Amino acid sequence: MSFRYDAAVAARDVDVALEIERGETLALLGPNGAGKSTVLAVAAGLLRPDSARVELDGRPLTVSGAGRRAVHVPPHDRQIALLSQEPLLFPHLSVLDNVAFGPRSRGASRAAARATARHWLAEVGVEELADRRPAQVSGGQAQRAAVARALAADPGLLLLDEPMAALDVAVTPDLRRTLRRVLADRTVLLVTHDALDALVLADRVAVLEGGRVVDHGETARVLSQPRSRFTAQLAGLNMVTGTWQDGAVRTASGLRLEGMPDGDPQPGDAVVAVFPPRAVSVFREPPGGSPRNVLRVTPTQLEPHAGQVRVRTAELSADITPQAAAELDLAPGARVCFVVKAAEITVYAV
Ligand SMILES: Nc1ncnc2c1ncn2[C@@H]1O[C@H](COP(=O)(O)OP(=O)(O)OP(=O)(O)O)[C@@H](O)[C@H]1O
Repeated sequence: MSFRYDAAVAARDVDVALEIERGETLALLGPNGAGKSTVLAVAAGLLRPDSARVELDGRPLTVSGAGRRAVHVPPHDRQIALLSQEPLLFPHLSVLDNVAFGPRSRGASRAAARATARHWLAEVGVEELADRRPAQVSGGQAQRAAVARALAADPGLLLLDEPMAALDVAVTPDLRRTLRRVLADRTVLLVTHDALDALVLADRVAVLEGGRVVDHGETARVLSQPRSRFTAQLAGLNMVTGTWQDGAVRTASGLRLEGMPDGDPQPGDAVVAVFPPRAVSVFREPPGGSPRNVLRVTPTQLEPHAGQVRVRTAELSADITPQAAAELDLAPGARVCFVVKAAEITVYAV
């Protein structure tokens, strides 16, 4: 379903308009206090804004403000599911019955609700835990069960509030991949601090600062050419798109980049190689020795960045020390080599 959101909460100085098309994932990025949770709370029907028009597939969910006939659909009747940082499973129910709870409360028979629950537990890879209590599973498994519970409710819009934030970093890549698969054709609003979540999961990104949208657009553009200070700090990531061939990323211009795949890309898959500017070394000539990823580039701009010099080309950035910049006698327009170790490059399917 498509989602239209335009709401102001005066007491919090949050005034945001967003649109999410059917089947699209929008990531909402922003620093602490930017207003992300406020947007989620209004969307979920947990907070009443002063002035608003919020619609799911044309159905008004929240309408308020001068001259408007007020509408407030209660949270359980919005066709919206919210997945929080914590799984929030009912401790006294089995994992299966936690997931069956949504369909059951919408009138499904016990058998039908359990069948739906089994389906979604299998989809997120924890069907064997169906009979356990939440206290008997790990944090990552409980969060998978919470994803299954959200999907079993068949929501028209799924709200994800930092779904990986409370988990051990060791389990996040796996859950991120699962989310990527199960969210593919859904309408999703994802709140995250993590540029990789946005990169892997979102079609578009909106950046909030001080309660306002300060940047929005396609994920790759917002993350690679950030227009807000927050995204520049958070992201500014280098991203090189291509296809996966012979264990490396092959770009349209014929470049070959070796990196560490996140997941199991197949030959011919569209992929993106991601690496931070600090992982790039800059040379005048290609260095000899061990085979490394060498990109011949022409810097367009040199600028101070967090005590380093950020060397920008049209598409890529490198952070080097001021001494290195001086020794290389770098100047915009002079060709140089960007060199990146394979271990510093992560390759994602896109
Ligand atoms: N319950 C509340 N009552 C009053 N003001 C609040 C409340 N919760 C948040 N605020 C204020 O509203 C503004 C937006 O906060 P919000 O929690 O939506 O930001 P956020 O982007 O979700 O931050 P975080 O990343 O820290 O969760 C902030 O100025 C905050 O201080």
